[in-house]
Amino acid sequence: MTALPNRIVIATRESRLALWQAEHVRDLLRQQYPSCSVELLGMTTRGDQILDRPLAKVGGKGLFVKELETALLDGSADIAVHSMKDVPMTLAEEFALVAIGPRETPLDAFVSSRYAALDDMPPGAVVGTSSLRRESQLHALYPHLAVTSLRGNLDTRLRKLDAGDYDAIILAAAGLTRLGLADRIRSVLPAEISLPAAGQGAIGIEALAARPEVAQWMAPLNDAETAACVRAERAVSRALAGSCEVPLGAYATLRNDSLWLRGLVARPDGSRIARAELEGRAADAEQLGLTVAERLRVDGADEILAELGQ
Ligand SMILES: NCc1[nH]cc(CCC(=O)O)c1CC(=O)O
Repeated sequence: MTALPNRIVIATRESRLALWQAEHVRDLLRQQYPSCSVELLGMTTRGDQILDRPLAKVGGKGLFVKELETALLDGSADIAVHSMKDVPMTLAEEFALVAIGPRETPLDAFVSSRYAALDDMPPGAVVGTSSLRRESQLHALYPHLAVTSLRGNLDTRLRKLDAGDYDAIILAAAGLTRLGLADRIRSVLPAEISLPAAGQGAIGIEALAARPEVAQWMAPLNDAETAACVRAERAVSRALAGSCEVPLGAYATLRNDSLWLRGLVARPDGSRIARAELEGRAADAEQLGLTVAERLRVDGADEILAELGQ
């Protein structure tokens, strides 16, 4: 049996959302291991520093995890806490995802002081979003709206909205809810309107693969149902070389033991969207993801990805 931990250091980014999530994991670990000292190590990542360009143009998701992984390697931290959405689909072999916590609302949210919903927006109204996935789905269903880029952490994005730079913005409902800002959500976008990103709304814990004791310490924080859904979603994304650079959505839900997985790959301008879905056993999550990816390819994802220069 693995000895109980004496001390756990959590590497985290320093945005308000990242800190909330790391503090949440810290509090759960303190409850789980009352005699253990659990502390945060805050770090700034390149993803937090580069704010003037869309993520897709500066190297994607890896930007948010590299510095945290360095802290794991040099021993200054034992675990790193991430939004699963920001974790690259393939980790270097030194690292492992050791727990995925219960999911908050996985859907996207419509935030505006002028309009209650996308359907209320007049032609030419400006919607801000930082993701090609949201942008392409908006173009497809609301071609009369103007979609423009929006970067920065949650507070920055809300400030830009309040300054009048946009008529509305689209954000993950989970981040707003965690920060106590759920009252800013005017409407939640159903998956049929905006299929979420793989892992959206879930918190993941990463550790060194060479420290299995850390994985055992984290096991009580794992939520098996969320983990199965996120595994299926990430398999879709991985099979299609998914990252922020590709407009790709993947969303799984569980009913009893049955996992329903939906995926899409879109042309950034929304003029073409490949879709696929499948229902199967939760135990086959990875395989379901691979099959949905295969069906997406048949439905046109291959051509879209080729256009994107993948
Ligand atoms: N890419 C940034 C990011 N990473 C995770 C979240 C929200 C929280 C989550 O999905 O768990 C956000 C903000 C957003 O997309 O609005």
